[in-house]
Amino acid sequence: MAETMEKPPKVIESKEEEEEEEKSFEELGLDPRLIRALIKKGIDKPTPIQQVAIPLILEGKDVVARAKTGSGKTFAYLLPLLQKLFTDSGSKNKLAPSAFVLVPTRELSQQVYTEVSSLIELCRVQLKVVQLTSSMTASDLRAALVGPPNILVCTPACIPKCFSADVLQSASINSSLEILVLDEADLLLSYGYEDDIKAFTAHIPRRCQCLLMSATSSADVEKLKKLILHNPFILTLPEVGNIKDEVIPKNVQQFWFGIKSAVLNAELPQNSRLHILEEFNAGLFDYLIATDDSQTKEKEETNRESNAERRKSRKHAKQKLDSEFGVVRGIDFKNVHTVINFEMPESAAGYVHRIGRTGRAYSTGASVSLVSPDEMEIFEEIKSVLGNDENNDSNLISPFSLLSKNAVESLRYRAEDIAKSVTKVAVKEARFQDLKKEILNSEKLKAHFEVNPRDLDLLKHDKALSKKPPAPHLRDVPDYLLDPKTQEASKLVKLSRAAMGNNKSMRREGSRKKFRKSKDPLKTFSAEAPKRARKGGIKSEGKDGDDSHKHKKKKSI
Ligand SMILES: Nc1ncnc2c1ncn2[C@@H]1O[C@H](COP(=O)(O)OP(=O)(O)OP(=O)(O)O)[C@@H](O)[C@H]1O
Repeated sequence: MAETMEKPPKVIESKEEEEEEEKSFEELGLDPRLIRALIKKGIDKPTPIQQVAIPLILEGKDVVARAKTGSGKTFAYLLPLLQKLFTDSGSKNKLAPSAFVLVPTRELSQQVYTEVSSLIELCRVQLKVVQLTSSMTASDLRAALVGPPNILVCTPACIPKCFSADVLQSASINSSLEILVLDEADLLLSYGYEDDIKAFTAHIPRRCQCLLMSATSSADVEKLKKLILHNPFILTLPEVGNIKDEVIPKNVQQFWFGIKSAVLNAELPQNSRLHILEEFNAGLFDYLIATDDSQTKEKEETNRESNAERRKSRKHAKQKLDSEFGVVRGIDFKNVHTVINFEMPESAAGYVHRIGRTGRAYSTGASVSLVSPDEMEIFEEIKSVLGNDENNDSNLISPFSLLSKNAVESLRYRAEDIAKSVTKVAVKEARFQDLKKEILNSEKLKAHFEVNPRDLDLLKHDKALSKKPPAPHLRDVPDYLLDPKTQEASKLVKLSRAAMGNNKSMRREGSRKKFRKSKDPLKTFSAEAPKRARKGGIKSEGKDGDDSHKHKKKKSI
């Protein structure tokens, strides 16, 4: 550590880039071998942070460098670090590496290691760099540190492992360590390395030069600065000071896309699901991402049938489907252009239900199934159940020529990046947000119900929790248990039923089953629905489609 006395920090605020007097690498005092290596890499002039940091580091100063992402901080410390090691005369007698570069992630460790190795190779100097990972065994660590190497790159978690494996000792570090770099310092503490770093500070010799590189100025950086550095030079590049300027380079154009979408899943309260459907059908958003919780039921059902039986009669299979139920099944989505099976359904029945959300009534639609190799079996089964009837185009599942292998390949990395961020915690948080939002929405619906009691009626026909009839004493709610609002709502429901002609006597006369089905909002949701007599099957549901929406933009599920 350069100086142990508490003195006010020496702050260098770099001026605006255009006012900056540009210096060359030669003028910064960089070794010609390094300059030649940089030229081979296509780098001929230093970035602003390099211009300020390189001379200070060469002079042996402790430095805190805060510069935005992509500003060249890695070379800002690596170039002077290597140059100092070129002339490190006592390196032969060392028992531990002369330089430690601590980074928050294994990926970053690999990146820094690659960069150092390449510079060493291009400079043709006898320096050795090693990279450690915390998954290495004691013998791996020992083999890596034999020599010892000049530079060690790792996460802070590797250091205590080296101590416990006795491949690094306090005395060896004390006699050898010349330069310590904390790269991406703003992340080191948030990645949980505080204890490792604190434990390590006890072994850092006083003479050791400490460098702290960071893209942001956070409380964590301040903490580390106090822990490791004494009276350092603080380099703050222009525009560093708030999150906006710290992380976003000026040369990045930023855009946003308004893809109107919503999520529908069985976890949402029934009124929220209805609300979402209502908005989708009214064309408020273009994409609906829905889970298919009918899968388990379908699986149970299909397991009961033998494959042979199912294949014997497709008609029979379809009749079976009609008695099934799920969140996706039966809902009358409007104007759906495409159904995308991101994961294949677990049965042919599920497939038919899903793709039945499009092509309703006389409208046309398409379905695209993304079939992974382990879904080929069910895909073949679906094809076999549907039959490859060449006279009936709708039963043919064709290869989708628009989705070429090249098109998929070009999006692979992007998709993988996104997939990485879909962690359990992220999903949990998103669900929580959804629920919270929808509960608020349902609060908004209160006023709507007062004006539209019919909608309240629809809501009352929620998915039945159990087919078992309620115990007789639970059939009616005694008056003393009803709060005034419930009583008021109940009156409204009765009145609206009477107005629609859907009272008890009618139900007794007509088909009870049919009435229930037509009112079941999960099976046929429509904000304006009640008069339509619906039939049970997928085809007949389609014929009932509401043509008044035909002019609307088509959407995807
Ligand atoms: N003087 C230079 N001229 C041109 N390119 C450079 C120069 N210095 C570094 N680069 C290149 O700029 C890119 C960004 O550098 P670097 O990774 O060091 O940025 P950083 O400031 O550490 O960013 P982050 O905070 O995101 O890690 C790298 O590809 C590096 O090779």
